[in-house]
Amino acid sequence: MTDVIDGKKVAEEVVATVRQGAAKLIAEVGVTPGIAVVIVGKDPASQVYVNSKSRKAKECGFHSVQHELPAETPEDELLSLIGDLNADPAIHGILVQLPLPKQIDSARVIQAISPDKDVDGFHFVNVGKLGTGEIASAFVPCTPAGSMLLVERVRGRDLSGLNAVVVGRSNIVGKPMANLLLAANCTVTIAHSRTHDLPALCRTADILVAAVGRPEMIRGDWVKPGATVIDVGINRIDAPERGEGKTRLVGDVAFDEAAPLAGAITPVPGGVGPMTIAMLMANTLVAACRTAGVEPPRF
Ligand SMILES: NC(=O)C1=CN([C@@H]2O[C@H](COP(=O)(O)OP(=O)(O)OC[C@H]3O[C@@H](n4cnc5c(N)ncnc54)[C@H](OP(=O)(O)O)[C@@H]3O)[C@@H](O)[C@H]2O)C=CC1
Ligand SMILES: Nc1nc(=O)c2c([nH]1)NC[C@@H]1CN(c3ccc(C(=O)N[C@@H](CCC(=O)O)C(=O)O)cc3)C=[N+]21
Repeated sequence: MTDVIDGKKVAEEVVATVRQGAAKLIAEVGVTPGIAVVIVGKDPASQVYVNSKSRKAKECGFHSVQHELPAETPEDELLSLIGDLNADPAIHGILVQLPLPKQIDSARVIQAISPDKDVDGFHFVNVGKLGTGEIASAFVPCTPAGSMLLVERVRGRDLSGLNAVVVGRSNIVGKPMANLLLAANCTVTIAHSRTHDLPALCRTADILVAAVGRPEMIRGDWVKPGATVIDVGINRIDAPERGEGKTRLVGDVAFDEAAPLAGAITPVPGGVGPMTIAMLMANTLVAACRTAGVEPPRF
């Protein structure tokens, strides 16, 4: 039987550990983990994620602030807010929701966040640490970190001898995911839009990670029997069968085709998405523990 990996349940376990860790930090050293989420503009999908991040932060017992700036906010103003948050001792983690409006250079904004508060793991310092194997002191991007926890649930922590294929090479998902799989001793291939014969490459994968942003692009017959399939894609598509104007979420994998072949597979929704938010909470707790000189829990 195919194992449909319950990301919501694993995420709840992570959040429970975070909540306990936060309570201990508050009780023992009087430090409350603090997170600031910044959103520029009113993209409805972004707003949903940002609200659920703030809700989870409260659930973890964190101090949580949300900054909603108008879409036309100039870059200097955002940089100045980041400067204030960097200097604020009550804030341990800063997340600036991406993408940003076009007048703002996101690379500049990301590099302006203090690496010690970069709970998204996008700053060069954290990217460099992940790339050189200094994972214990890095912040690892939340989506790949959460995806790895799901892989570990199925395959264990040491993935020696397994072939991994990551489809997608973004800085946010594909590249850090490939680095984590490499650190766990997989033989890793990163595929992208210029890759030749993607179906054949995918069929070599014991662990197949889809982070493309194309609804149901990865078909059933691309999946090696028994493979672990991690579907990172979140695509909202029209669902006229549910009524006029209705939509639904699908991944980058054609779930119904792939599930019978896969050994284990993540659904969308309820797979990687909830893990991303849980790992953001985990990274924020770790940030707070580091500033307080307390050993953080292991995830
Ligand atoms: N679950 C979660 O928490 C999160 C989900 N996501 C979702 O994950 C998906 C990927 O996100 P992200 O990495 O930011 O996306 P990007 O658009 O930044 O990257 C997409 C990657 O897919 C590759 N690609 C595009 N088309 C093809 C194709 N036909 N064949 C092979 N490769 C292709 C691109 O290749 P090239 O580089 O050559 O252009 C690129 O490397 C999206 O659906 C996004 O919504 C993202 C973040 C968090
Ligand atoms: N700086 C930054 N960091 C991010 O981590 C970041 C970002 N910007 N921009 C946007 C993407 C996307 N992302 C998601 C998080 C949770 C779900 C999630 O919880 N999804 C639910 C469904 C939610 C729904 O119904 O819409 C699920 O898959 O079950 C999805 C997507 C984080 N991102």
